[in-house]
Amino acid sequence: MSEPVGPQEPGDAGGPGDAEPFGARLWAATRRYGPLCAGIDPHAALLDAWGLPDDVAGLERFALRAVEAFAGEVGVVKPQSAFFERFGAAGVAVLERTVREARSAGLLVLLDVKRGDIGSTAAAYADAYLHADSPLRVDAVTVSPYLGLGSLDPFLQRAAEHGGGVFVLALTSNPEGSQVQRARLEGGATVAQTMLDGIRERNAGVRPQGSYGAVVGATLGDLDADVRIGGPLLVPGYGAQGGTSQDLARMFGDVWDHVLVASSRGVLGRGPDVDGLRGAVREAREDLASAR
Ligand SMILES: O=c1ccn([C@@H]2O[C@H](COP(=O)(O)O)[C@@H](O)[C@H]2O)c(=O)[nH]1
Repeated sequence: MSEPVGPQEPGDAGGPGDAEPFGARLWAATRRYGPLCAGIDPHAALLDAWGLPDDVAGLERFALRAVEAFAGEVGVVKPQSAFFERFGAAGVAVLERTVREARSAGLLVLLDVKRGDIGSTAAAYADAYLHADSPLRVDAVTVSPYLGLGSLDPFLQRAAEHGGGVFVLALTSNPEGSQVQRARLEGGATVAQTMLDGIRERNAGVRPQGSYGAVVGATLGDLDADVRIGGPLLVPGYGAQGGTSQDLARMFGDVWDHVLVASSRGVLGRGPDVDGLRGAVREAREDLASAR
């Protein structure tokens, strides 16, 4: 496998082969571009709205147009793996190309894939997404701690070895999540708080922030949790799911520097024109800056 190329120019958001840890690269990217992370979610309805067929060719045109529009406007993109996987191997090939193009354009790629399994299988998933030699190597992934936080150690290890990041689902933006995440363990702490505390321990002492993050939704109303984990917080639910910049300011004011606000449909709905997509990104960026 050929050596991947580095960032396009000094100060670019990142890219393959970066020696710096993910947490530091993300910190630099959000200082430069702000906290907005643009989702790449090729929903069938969005393909239709963009005048594209609901097939692999439509998928590819959609994803590459999104990369073109977002490069230089945001520091991070978040492709949603499910929308690529639904086209089988050809869809995954489009995902690989999308990731490659995005990273070559200086974007950090956070793949929303929500993986998790017993340790030995988790290690294979970690290799697939975080090993520098993998065709699907990204900068960071989302993972599910439902098999226990310790089951995610192979992801954390690969991330540490290859400059990657890992975002653990803690308090998700969907209403059903509270059934598990707000449940209380023997000592009285919620499941979510236990995950957040475990992530904080694993980030201890790393500045400006660790490479291990948590997913905490913008739609939760009251957080009722200590989200000071010394690492990044991926915050979905802004825009299409109803979370507002005021909600974000109220919930994350103390940890704003660590926040990465994801928006997919809220931005993508303004395509297919590159100018329309960039306009949506700029509006969201200003909205977030004004609410801070
Ligand atoms: O708690 C979570 C975790 C992940 N997501 C994902 O984020 C995007 C949100 O899309 P919008 O169009 O901005 O609503 C999507 O890929 C989800 O799978 C989430 O929403 N909540």
